[in-house]
Amino acid sequence: MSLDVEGLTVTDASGHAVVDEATWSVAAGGRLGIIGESGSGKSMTALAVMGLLPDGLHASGSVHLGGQEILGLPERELQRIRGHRIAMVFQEPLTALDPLMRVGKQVAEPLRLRGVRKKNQLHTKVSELLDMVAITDIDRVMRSYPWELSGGQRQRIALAMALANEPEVLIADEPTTALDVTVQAEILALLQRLVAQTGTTLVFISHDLPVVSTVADQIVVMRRGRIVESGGTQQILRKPSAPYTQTLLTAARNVNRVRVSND
Ligand SMILES: Nc1ncnc2c1ncn2[C@@H]1O[C@H](COP(=O)(O)OP(=O)(O)OP(=O)(O)O)[C@@H](O)[C@H]1O
Repeated sequence: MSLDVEGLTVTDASGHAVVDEATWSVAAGGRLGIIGESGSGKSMTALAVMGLLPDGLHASGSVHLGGQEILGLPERELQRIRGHRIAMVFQEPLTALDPLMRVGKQVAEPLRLRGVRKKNQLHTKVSELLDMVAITDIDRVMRSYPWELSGGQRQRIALAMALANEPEVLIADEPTTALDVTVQAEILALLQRLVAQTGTTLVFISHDLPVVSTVADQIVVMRRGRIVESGGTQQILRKPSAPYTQTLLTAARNVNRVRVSND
């Protein structure tokens, strides 16, 4: 499913544009990365696309999901679209998980809403989802509360819940930022494998250029609410045109974490 954002502007109560005329497109099955420093408008872009902006912020412009305008749809229709057609995972999975509900029941919830009611069917499907996100001790994890799990396991659970509805588009907002480097690499590899397997369109948000460049085939660079550059990942890594992108790239090269392929 394609996602086309055109002239997306998010204004705060004082009329200041925290996202200013953002335009980008990701084709069905494509992987778009949005990069920029803290406060550049990445999360507000994602929340505007989802119809989940905090109170006091207002979006205008256009967001087409598979050709259908979804910006400004009534909440009831948005609820049907969220989860089913477009899902989101966040930096801190605890925000998406209910602290008082065992993991197995939580992962089952979206399935129940889709009409899977039989207990053994739910159990099988939840086990399959946890297996899909490479949870090994499935029975223990199903019986656990979110706080009993590690950060990496929680992010796997959040991913399983997002994927339970087989969304056509997945928006991942800094999904690995809170994790240590080894776990971060595991979750990134998992995310890449899952979107490749399912053909899900991915929008991946991060302040970390090396991370974005491993996941995305196209990159949008944001600064202070505006897009300063966009294009193919390799093209941007080889020949960044905006001074800001050059700064990001130099910083990443200095810690030797960005590789440009020569093909
Ligand atoms: N609830 C809110 N009400 C008004 N303005 C907000 C609100 N939340 C964020 N903002 C403003 O919107 C701007 C963009 O924030 P946003 O969270 O999109 O940035 P970001 O690029 O995702 O940064 P980070 O990586 O720190 O999350 C910021 O200047 C911020 O002050």
